[in-house]
Amino acid sequence: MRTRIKICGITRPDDGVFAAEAGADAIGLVFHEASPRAVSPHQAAQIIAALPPLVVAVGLFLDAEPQAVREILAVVPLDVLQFHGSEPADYCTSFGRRYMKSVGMAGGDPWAVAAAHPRASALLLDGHAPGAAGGSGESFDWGQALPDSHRIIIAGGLGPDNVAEAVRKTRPWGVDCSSAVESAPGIKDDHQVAAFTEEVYRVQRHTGH
Ligand SMILES: O=C(O)c1ccccc1NCC(=O)[C@H](O)[C@H](O)COP(=O)(O)O
Repeated sequence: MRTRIKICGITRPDDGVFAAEAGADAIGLVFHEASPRAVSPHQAAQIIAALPPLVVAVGLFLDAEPQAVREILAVVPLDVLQFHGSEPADYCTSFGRRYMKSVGMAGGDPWAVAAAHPRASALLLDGHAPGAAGGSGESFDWGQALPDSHRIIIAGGLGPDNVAEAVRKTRPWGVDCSSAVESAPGIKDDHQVAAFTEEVYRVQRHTGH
């Protein structure tokens, strides 16, 4: 099985295209206004329009009002939604899109989140505290047991220097990174993005995962 790659917190069309051409399967667009990586619906639509086909656009939300999510979906062709707050399953499924539920592993319980979200397409395990914003650059203990009921995406503090270790220890379905491949919040560094994707493909060649 191949480890899927998501590069999160894209704010510029060129960064999205670069990530895709470097081998990312998905890019993340943050719609949490307080984030330094927040994009407007117009920006997000421009980023998606520039992407090559077969690359997934993921929209990130943190306890957003349902109407705000619907207004964004009306103008931004997001493929998948990623929820970072305490959104219940009924809320997450109400938008008629596939979704991923984030788990803040600094105190959060991935087993409880898995049980509460049986229809989530994946769980994204992130290093931050439950309810806190992502993109914190904090990782968690990759040695701990993880639920096997869902596809698992490892996030939080991943970069070119440590993603191989995270993949070897957790054998995830996917990996996600943001702040370690930036030159400034929201500004992706091409060299770091390429180093990250190359490292994931390298560990795959060595381990088959
Ligand atoms: O990036 C943000 O600022 C953000 C704000 C609110 C909710 C989620 C947010 N980001 C999520 C991500 O970028 C990733 O899914 C994940 O947290 C990895 O981030 P990092 O630790 O920086 O690699």
